[in-house]
Amino acid sequence: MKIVVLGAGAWGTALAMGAARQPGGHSVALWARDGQQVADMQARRQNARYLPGIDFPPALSVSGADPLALARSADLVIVATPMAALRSMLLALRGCPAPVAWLCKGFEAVASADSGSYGLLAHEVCAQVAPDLIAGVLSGPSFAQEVARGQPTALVAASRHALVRDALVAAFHSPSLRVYANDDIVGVEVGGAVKNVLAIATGLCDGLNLGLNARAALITRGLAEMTRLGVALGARPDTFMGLSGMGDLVLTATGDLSRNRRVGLLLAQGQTLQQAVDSLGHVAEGVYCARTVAQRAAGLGVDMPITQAVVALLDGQLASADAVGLLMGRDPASELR
Ligand SMILES: NC(=O)c1ccc[n+]([C@@H]2O[C@H](COP(=O)([O-])OP(=O)(O)OC[C@H]3O[C@@H](n4cnc5c(N)ncnc54)[C@H](O)[C@@H]3O)[C@@H](O)[C@H]2O)c1
Ligand SMILES: O=P(O)(O)OC[C@H](O)CO
Repeated sequence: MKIVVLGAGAWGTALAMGAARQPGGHSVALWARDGQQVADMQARRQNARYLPGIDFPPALSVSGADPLALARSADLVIVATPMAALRSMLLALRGCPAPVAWLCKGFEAVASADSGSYGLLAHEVCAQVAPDLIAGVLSGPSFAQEVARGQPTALVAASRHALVRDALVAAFHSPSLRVYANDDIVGVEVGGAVKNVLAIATGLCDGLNLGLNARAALITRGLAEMTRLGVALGARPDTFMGLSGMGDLVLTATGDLSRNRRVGLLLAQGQTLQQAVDSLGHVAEGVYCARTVAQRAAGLGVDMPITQAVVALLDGQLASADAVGLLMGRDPASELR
């Protein structure tokens, strides 16, 4: 297969390397918008900024050419930018005949004056700006560094189109990377977005040394609120028991490689949000989508107390030390509702 990966951050680069190592012999073009980064990656055969020390396989080429021109000759196009750049990337890909899949996990962060809507999931953005694309998402519990090193990982390819699911499996399924298929794109995207917000909460919890009981409670009740939102948006409940729901929540909420979890840990140390974000050097999607998760939930009448506490914390309306009191002080409730 000819695979084009648009975006050379940590995750796009790791997946491009994984596909280029396939014994079947895919040819993979990794695109970056920054000409200097393109030249650097071509010279070093590494992505020194995002995955230093890991060599590119021979079947991986680096390009700064026009994305649509690259995409037109591909069998599969991967959009590997953060959520904030998805809309512009999909606009640029209008008319692309190949299957397209994005990797970003979030809701759009801001009101979009030209679209008249806000807080969209990725497939909703696609329906708005490029409805003719045959598209889907690749998600699941996966730290880029581990995939780049070929460590065992399982992902989920979600789309309403079998063509997209099949292309993602053919491109990435390998002895070190299992790719499962799911047609519930709403559920897969909600899981990938909300787990980032919940990982900020568990990072905060661990940074404040609240204990393992507290962390288990946050993860479990977080899964409940993620599921409530997903079901209200049309997802299947079972999807939240899978890789993109519980799987990614457990990984991100407990793994110190997570940027979102690290934001919570840094806030617990007394850093400001800006200091925490600046020190990462990578995108932490939960910071940008927490408010929109809360807005969409409120619009649907879905109760998401952990998300609301994270929003209050990020907005500076709640001190780290007071967040636990807010959550523990709520009225008794039934576990299943
Ligand atoms: N890193 C991971 O382990 C991982 C795993 C699964 C999913 N994801 C998701 O994948 C997405 C990308 O994450 P990442 O880790 O690669 O981010 P990153 O911070 O490592 O890199 C982001 C990349 O996107 C590029 N970019 C930003 N805006 C752009 C634009 N307008 N046009 C083109 N390129 C642009 C940046 O230059 C950078 O190369 C996020 O939504 C993240 O949640 C990341
Ligand atoms: O580093 P994070 O918090 O963006 O998480 C990375 C991946 O989404 C984990 O699956």
